[in-house]
Parts: sequence; structure tokens; C-alpha cells
Amino acid sequence: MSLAEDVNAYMHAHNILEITQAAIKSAVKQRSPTPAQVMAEHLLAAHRKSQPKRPLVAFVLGGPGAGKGTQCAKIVESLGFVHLSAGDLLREERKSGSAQGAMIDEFIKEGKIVPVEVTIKLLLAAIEKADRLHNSKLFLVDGFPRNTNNLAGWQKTVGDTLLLGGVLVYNVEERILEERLLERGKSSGRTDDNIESIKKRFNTFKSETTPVIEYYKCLDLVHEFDGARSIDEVWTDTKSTVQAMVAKYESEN
Ligand SMILES: Nc1ncnc2c1ncn2[C@@H]1O[C@H](COP(=O)(O)OP(=O)(O)OP(=O)(O)O)[C@@H](O)[C@H]1O
Ligand SMILES: O=c1ccn([C@@H]2O[C@H](COP(=O)(O)O)[C@@H](O)[C@H]2O)c(=O)[nH]1
Repeated sequence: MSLAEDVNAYMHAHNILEITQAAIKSAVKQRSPTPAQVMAEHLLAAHRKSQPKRPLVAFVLGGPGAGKGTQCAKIVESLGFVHLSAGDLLREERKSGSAQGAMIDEFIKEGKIVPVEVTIKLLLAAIEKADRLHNSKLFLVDGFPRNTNNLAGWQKTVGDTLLLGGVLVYNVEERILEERLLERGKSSGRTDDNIESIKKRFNTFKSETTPVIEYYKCLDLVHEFDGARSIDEVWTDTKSTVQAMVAKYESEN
């Protein structure tokens, strides 16, 4: 085969003429003074659309008792996300009775952050299972990343294989959080819904989780909510934010 034939065959096999013509059309349509830029953007968008969809992840953060789980349940019900609570996964793992289970138990009671390798392994296994069994593409990761070590672990292990659409952050003052958690503690059976653990969890949130939120603010990924309002008021804002996040994801992927 000659070089010209080879080139022709390649162009035909990969629709290069059609792709290039569409890029040229979009530059001409816009009468852009920078056609190369418009064409490059068009080609990139076309490439992204042709790739298999990366799952979308939204992190959900806020102090203990801020209403993360409550809002996540509503997002699942109304917008079809899969909810993965890092705390729930750790509590489930704790039941295993292994040495790791005992370690998790101790960390939870003390309000300390479990080593990132343990949490990421549980999160990724749950994401892979939901993707494989139900082709789920929308995930809420609730209560993670809890500190900068979690953040680094996520970036190293997950990188760009999942698309971070945003970080939902619920702000509530400690006085209200304490009331909510003590009330929840009457029936939750959680070993950390007592005043000693609650104080420790507040300290961990302030010293370790706040820097993570600040980091994502710098990337313009944070959506903050006043979580002290009624559940329905918080939901109204949450819903419109998450709907916009999904719409952007669907249009770009
Ligand atoms: N907006 C709200 N107003 C009043 N009570 C609320 C509100 N949101 C949640 N609650 C109640 O506060 C308690 C804590 O809520 P939730 O479990 O959703 O918080 P969380 O942030 O997931 O907590 P944690 O981090 O400890 O798991 C629950 O008993 C819940 O019913
Ligand atoms: O990424 C995480 C998430 C949670 N933990 C530990 O679990 C408890 C309870 O978490 P909730 O989100 O309130 O259910 C938390 O205080 C940590 O001890 C963790 O280590 N890493």
C-alpha cells in the first residue's frame, strides 16, 4: 500500500474529514477571530463525548450532624445518585471482628480519622460494585475526604478516573450540632454520639477537615449551604445545585 492510500484508509476509518469539517464549521459560524482556538475546543469536546463516561462524584462535607446523610438520602431519592457514606462503610467494616475492625472502632470513638488506605479501599470497592452491577455513574461520597492525607490518598489512587463535579458543604454552628447529635444518640446506637466523642469530632472537623474545604474553595468547587435551616429549606438549595452539576456533566460527557 502506498503512503497516500495508507493515509486515506486511516482518515476514512477514523472519520477525520467529518470531524475536521465540523470543527471548521463551528469556527466559521462564530466568525471567531481565533479560529484555531474554537476548532481546538470543538475537537476536544468531540473527543470527550466519544470516550466512555467517567463516573461523576460529589463530595459531601460539614460538621458532625450537619445533615449530610439527610440531604444525601433526598438526592438519592430524587436525582438517582448512589450514596456512599465513608462513616457507614467503616462502621460496617468494624463489624468484621478483625484487628482492622478493632482499630476502626477505636478511631471512631476518639473522633479520629482512620488511615486513608482503609477508607479508600472501601469506597472504591463500593463504587466499582455499583458501576459494574447497575452501571451507576452518579456518586455521593459523604464524609470524605476528612483531612489532607485523605485528599492526597484520593488524588494518588483515583486521580482523574472519576470526575469530581463539586463539593457540597453544610455549615451549622456547634451549639445546634451538639443538640442534634445528643438527640440522635438516644436511638442511633452510635458509639460516638455522646458528649465526649462529639467534642473530639468537632475538634477534628475544625483542625483537619476545614483545610480540605479551603483547598476545594480555591478550585471553585465548593457549594456552601446554611444547614441550620429546616430540612426542606436546605433541600431546595441542594436540589438546584446538584441538578445544575448533573446538567453540566451530561452536556460535557
Ligand atoms: N436541617 C435540619 N434541621 C434539623 N434537624 C436535622 C436537619 N438535618 C438533619 N437533622 C437531624 O440531625 C441529625 C443528624 O443528621 P445527619 O445524620 O443527616 O447528619 P450527618 O451530617 O450525616 O451526621 P454525621 O456526620 O454524624 O454522620 C439527624 O437526627 C437528623 O434527623
Ligand atoms: O473518611 C472518613 C469518614 C469517617 N471516619 C470516621 O468515622 C466517624 C464517623 O463518620 P461520620 O461521617 O460522622 O459517619 C468519624 O468521626 C471518623 O472517626 C473516618 O475516619 N474517615
